[in-house]
Amino acid sequence: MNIPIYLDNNATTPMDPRVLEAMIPYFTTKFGNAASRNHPFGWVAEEGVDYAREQVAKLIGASEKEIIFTSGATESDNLAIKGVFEMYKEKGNHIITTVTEHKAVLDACKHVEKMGGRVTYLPVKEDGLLDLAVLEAAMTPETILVSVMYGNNEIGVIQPIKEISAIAHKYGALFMTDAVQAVGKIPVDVNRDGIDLLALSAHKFYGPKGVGALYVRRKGPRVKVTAQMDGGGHERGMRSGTLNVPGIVGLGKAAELCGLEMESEAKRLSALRDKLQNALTVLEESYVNGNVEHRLPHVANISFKYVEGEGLMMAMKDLAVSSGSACTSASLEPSYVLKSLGLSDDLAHSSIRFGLGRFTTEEEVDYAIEVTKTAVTNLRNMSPLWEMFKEGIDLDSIEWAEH
Ligand SMILES: Cc1ncc(COP(=O)(O)O)c(C=O)c1O
Ligand code: FES
Repeated sequence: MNIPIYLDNNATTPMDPRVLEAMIPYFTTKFGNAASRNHPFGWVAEEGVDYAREQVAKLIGASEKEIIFTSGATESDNLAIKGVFEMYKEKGNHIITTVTEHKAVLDACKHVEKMGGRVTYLPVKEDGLLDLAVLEAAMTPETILVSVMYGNNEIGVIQPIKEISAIAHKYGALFMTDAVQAVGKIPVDVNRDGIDLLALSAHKFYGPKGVGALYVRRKGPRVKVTAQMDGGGHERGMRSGTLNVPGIVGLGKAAELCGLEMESEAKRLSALRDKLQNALTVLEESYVNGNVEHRLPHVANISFKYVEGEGLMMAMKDLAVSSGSACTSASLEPSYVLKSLGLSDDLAHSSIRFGLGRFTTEEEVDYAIEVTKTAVTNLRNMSPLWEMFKEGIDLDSIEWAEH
């Protein structure tokens, strides 16, 4: 089997060799438990963790005391949402989020509902952006938390985080953001953006899998979350469990590298992404999903109308990409994100997410353009719907027979 070209960097990224190099000693010689206070093995591990805490904090403009290490963003999202609900439920029981959030947020919110909370799932506009007036209208005196993602994992749309946090604060609520796809790709600053809690994950920015962090604000206001993992009282009592020292060191190194390289990398990737997008939207009846101005630099999600989804994925086997179709998702549903923008099931099926990354080359992008163009053109040549469309028949007005 040919190894396909990897253009699925929103799902995960390959680890940077420099990150691996930083981690290795913490598996072998520096193997201590960071909580062992009475011998140098523990101190050395703790030093590694402390340094990583600074590196992560620096990337998001936080102080190191505000970083809680976790097993990844799914845990961070759960800790933030359930933890805030439990901590502040005397104050109010209402949480606001959006329909395009990651399942880690949506399902944590469903859990809160089972615990007696009330959650409002706001719609988004056709371009994927949240309407600020709609948010403001949903705020109530009982609202304790607004949770809106920074950049969307499927379409890359960047929400107006500063404006959203200002509205949350105006009504006395905390603001949390799942910034998994944004951190390390675009400048994120918890103070500039008014963020009280933020989830991030190492494997989305060239670090190891299974490690992440939750930023929890300490000043103005001091935010608290109820621990979801009880035990030895690690991480200021908010997340017990022996720290994954090599993973945390890797997370720190990955954060540092992104801080150094993000600006030039964002320019390089957005130029490559635009090249890909421009070449593919030359094809008739192809549409870019989501707002193209407020978008992560490395993502393009494109729908090809009158192309059958399964066929498209089959014909693109040389590219590792994601699609909006049911067969590439664990839930067996077409993308709820694309559907919430108003796309039909059919169009969601024939949508492809291209996610470029640090190791993507121009040659790979050129190849991806060729493969996709050929696949779309060939499938359309075989498609009776395409033929009808070309003959000028209005397909939306046809009433298809039910079987
Ligand atoms: C927006 C978003 N939130 C949360 C997650 C979950 O992160 P993790 O894989 O670290 O649990 C992902 C990754 O799929 C994501 O894209
Ligand atoms: S493309 Fe596989 S279910 Fe639609």
